[in-house]
Amino acid sequence: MWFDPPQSRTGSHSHRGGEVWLRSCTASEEDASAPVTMAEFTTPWAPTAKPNRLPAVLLYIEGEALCDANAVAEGVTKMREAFALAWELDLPEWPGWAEVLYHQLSNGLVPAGAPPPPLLSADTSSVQPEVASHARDGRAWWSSDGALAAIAETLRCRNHVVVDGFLGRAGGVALRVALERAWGGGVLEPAKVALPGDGLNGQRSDRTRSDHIAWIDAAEDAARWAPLATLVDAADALVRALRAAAPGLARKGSAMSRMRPMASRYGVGAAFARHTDNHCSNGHGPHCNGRWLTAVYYANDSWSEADGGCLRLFRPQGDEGDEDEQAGGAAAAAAGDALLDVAPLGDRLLLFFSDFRSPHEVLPAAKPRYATTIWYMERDDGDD
Ligand SMILES: O=C(O)CCC(=O)C(=O)O
Ligand SMILES: [Fe+2]
Repeated sequence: MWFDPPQSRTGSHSHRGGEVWLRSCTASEEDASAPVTMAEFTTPWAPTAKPNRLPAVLLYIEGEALCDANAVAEGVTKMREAFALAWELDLPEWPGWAEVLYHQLSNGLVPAGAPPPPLLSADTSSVQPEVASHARDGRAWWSSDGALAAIAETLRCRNHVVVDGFLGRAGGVALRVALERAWGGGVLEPAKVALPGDGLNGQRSDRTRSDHIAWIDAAEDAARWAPLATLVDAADALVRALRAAAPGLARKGSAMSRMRPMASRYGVGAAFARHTDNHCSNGHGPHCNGRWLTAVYYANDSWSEADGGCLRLFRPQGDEGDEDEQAGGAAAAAAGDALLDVAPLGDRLLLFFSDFRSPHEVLPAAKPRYATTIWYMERDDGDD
């Protein structure tokens, strides 16, 4: 064996899923905008993202085997590639994840497929107990001070939060009817995929997304879109109240605006591959599109697990890792990077940060799935 045997590399590190970043929830408000880091490394580099770990250790083992077979130059090249993917492999002390993977892979064991993430269905009490304790049937339950504080804190800690019973059942049903009519009237068109930095322009790519959408100006047909106007007003009110209750959620001094709402329909089998809504780090980067918060409202009655179409949230990815993020989706999913499956339940509003903190995908729908998405933007100058 060309390198030190791994038994000398047993470290005290423990990377166990989300524990590390969730622990940052106890951090003070000032830390809220800091990039997510795993504190056990005291190096200038962020720990290797999960999607890169398995390929890195595989390359390392390949390199080792080549060196053992006297193809040293080739072996060293492989190992360098491995170090480039996971810098920690170049240390005398490997982190725990490398140790485990090394043993599994060198014994011919491929790590088992990751178990599915928890499913957030109607009962949200185990996933977001603070918010669940405020949820009531009733008008705008989310606007009380206590509820706003819980929603803001959950968003800050987890990068996403679910607000069930957002409009009330009647509001959800009315929007569903309007969306179905729009679909029947041919208003929704196949969605296009925009390249980072290319705004709303783009090309159709079924491999990436196969939903139908329309950007709606509710004022253009006020009678038809009254339920949508109700949703937008309520979402604006919630977002404004959250910013007032927890200014640290947004960049200091930034102003808020929003895009026209986007109505969407996922037909049977339609999906949207893993992506982030803004390729951006803390408001910076060549591909920033200004999106700060994504608000998705679901208008689906009688959803059951067999209906599919969950929105799968993944753990935060390295900032400006957009290219990796696009390419690494499948590997990341296989590496157990998924955090939560949010069922697209009727009258549910899901909020998440639009940038690298919330990679997500829409799993294939088994029956038509309707939603409306509103993006809130932040910019550093101007007024609300
Ligand atoms: O409909 C959803 O659940 C989310 C859709 C989405 O990710 C998007 O349109 O960017
Ligand atoms: Fe998205």
